[in-house]
Amino acid sequence: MLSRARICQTSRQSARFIAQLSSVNIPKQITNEPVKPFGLTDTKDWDLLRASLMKFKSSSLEVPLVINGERRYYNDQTKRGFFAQTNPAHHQQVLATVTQATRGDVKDAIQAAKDAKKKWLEMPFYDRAAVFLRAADLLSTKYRYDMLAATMLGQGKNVYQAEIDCITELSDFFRFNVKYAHELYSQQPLESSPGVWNKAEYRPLEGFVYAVTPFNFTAIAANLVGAPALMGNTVVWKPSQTAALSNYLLLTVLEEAGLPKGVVNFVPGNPVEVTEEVLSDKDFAALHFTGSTAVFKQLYGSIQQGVVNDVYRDYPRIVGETGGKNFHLIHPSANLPHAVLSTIRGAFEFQGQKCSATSRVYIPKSRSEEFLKDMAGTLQQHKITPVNTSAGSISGGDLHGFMGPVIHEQSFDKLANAIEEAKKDPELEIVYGGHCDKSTGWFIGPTIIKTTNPNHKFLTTEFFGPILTVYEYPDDQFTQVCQLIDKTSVYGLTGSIFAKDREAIILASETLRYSAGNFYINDKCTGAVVAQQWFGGARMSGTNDKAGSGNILNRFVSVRNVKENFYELTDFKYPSNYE
Ligand SMILES: NC(=O)c1ccc[n+]([C@@H]2O[C@H](COP(=O)([O-])OP(=O)(O)OC[C@H]3O[C@@H](n4cnc5c(N)ncnc54)[C@H](O)[C@@H]3O)[C@@H](O)[C@H]2O)c1
Ligand SMILES: N[C@@H](CCC=O)C(=O)O
Repeated sequence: MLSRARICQTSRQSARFIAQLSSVNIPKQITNEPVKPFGLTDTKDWDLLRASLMKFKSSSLEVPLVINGERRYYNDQTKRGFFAQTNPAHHQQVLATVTQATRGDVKDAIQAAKDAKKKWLEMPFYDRAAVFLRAADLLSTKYRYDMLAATMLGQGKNVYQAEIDCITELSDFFRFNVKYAHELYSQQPLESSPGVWNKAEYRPLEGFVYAVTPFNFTAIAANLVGAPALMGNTVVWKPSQTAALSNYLLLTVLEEAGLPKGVVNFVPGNPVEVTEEVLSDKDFAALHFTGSTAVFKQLYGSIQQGVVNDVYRDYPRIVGETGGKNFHLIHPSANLPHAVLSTIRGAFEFQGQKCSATSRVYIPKSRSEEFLKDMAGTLQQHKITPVNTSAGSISGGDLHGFMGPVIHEQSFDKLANAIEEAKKDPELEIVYGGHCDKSTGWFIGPTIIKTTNPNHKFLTTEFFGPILTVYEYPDDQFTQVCQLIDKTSVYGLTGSIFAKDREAIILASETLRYSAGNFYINDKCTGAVVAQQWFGGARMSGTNDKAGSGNILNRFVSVRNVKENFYELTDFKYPSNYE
């Protein structure tokens, strides 16, 4: 432990050290983290993963609140309750008891974020950056298997889906954000007239940032918290109840990487209560949200009302990415086997619980029968049943399943009801699947539904599960079907065109310009990679600030322009003011 005198000495030394640096280069090796394949021969990886899965399955953990680095538990003589986070593949198995913040805890978290602000914003960029670079390295090495296990068990992912989320995408966000921040800071006024020096100072926002994070991607939670924090902001973080285990592990890794106390304050709890406390604070400076459109709209409205009622000092920044009703448009010229396999992945991997998941397909009449037969045949042939889930068991072949459970009972019931509704609706026909089983976990089988109504609710509503709706269009009405897709849904997140015909690709790309913030040509509409496909959609899908790009960082700074003048005036008049 360093003594107070020693700390002062150390900080004086570090100030002298800083004074010698005008700028630093960031590490050169910032590139996408490779995905570990977990193939048949990768026995060492499987063994390490099994050990981590076993660890999390064999004991229920306690997830505390973390306020100014201090742990607060539900059973420490207070009135705090807890939420039992269960394994969605085995709903009787409690993975973690998650402490629920009281209103008082939220107030403390806000205060902690305010108190930590000055030191954090004054910390040099490369020190803040080092925390995130170190965290990315810890996650992709020492904590890789624990993080995979926490995400697989808690959020119902198979190993591949967990790997591309909580390891690769997460490390990519932390590392590329450092690169983007470095680039942003180096953007400076292009001109300084003789005798003048102009500078742009990228101040963090005045106040604190509120991060409200979804269950489905540990990486998204990391970015919602990490992006503002990297830019010198302090954060109050309300995680999703059903992702609390992996999210808490993430916070502990950030702490091990050197994140100072109070920079991120973790307050799982009743979302309405936590949010009410946060949005009534004068220093609330920004919302960084990912989740459903309905919740985002509500928060957007509350913040606007707060502005009207003079609650805040600033106009809070509102950054939100929300739902989608993402399409695969298949042209008569498409390579059909490729479109089939891409659609199976897009619609059914991670049980369709990606905001980007394919949930509507437009297929020309001439190729519809072949498409549906191939879809069903492939699903059948590879036994893509939802019961044999990787998250369900850690023994034997069960780890190798393609699909797992949906997240919770509420989601199961919503999807099962939609399938029941489809069975009764004369405009809908279930052409594959429709199986639901909640006896041990929340399992919904991959389901394909055909509709005759181009405006059917199944083509407009986000179900957030493995339900795919297909509409057949006449081959000679490709232009009209592009217009139809554009108008059918309120969302604008992702979409794909499958075609060999270049003119068809151009027509689709132009007609669907605003229908998708991420538009794919001959690829599935999921799986954006940080720094490669900048992610986000407009319309009711969000503010489209593009996670995975440098754009998002702009939303968490408030630029100050500094002009310094080296000359002194000798007269107030200009040359044209002669008498
Ligand atoms: N566009 C994207 O980048 C993106 C990425 C992932 C998920 N999503 C969307 O997220 C949704 C699925 O995630 P989810 O089920 O976690 O979403 P959700 O909206 O239920 O929850 C998201 C977060 O909001 C909180 N929340 C819920 N109700 C609230 C309220 N009344 N006030 C304040 N906070 C509240 C939750 O506790 C959670 O932390 C889908 O709609 C999906 O499309 C979008
Ligand atoms: N970035 C992910 C989507 C995350 C949404 O849930 C993808 O592109 O599939």
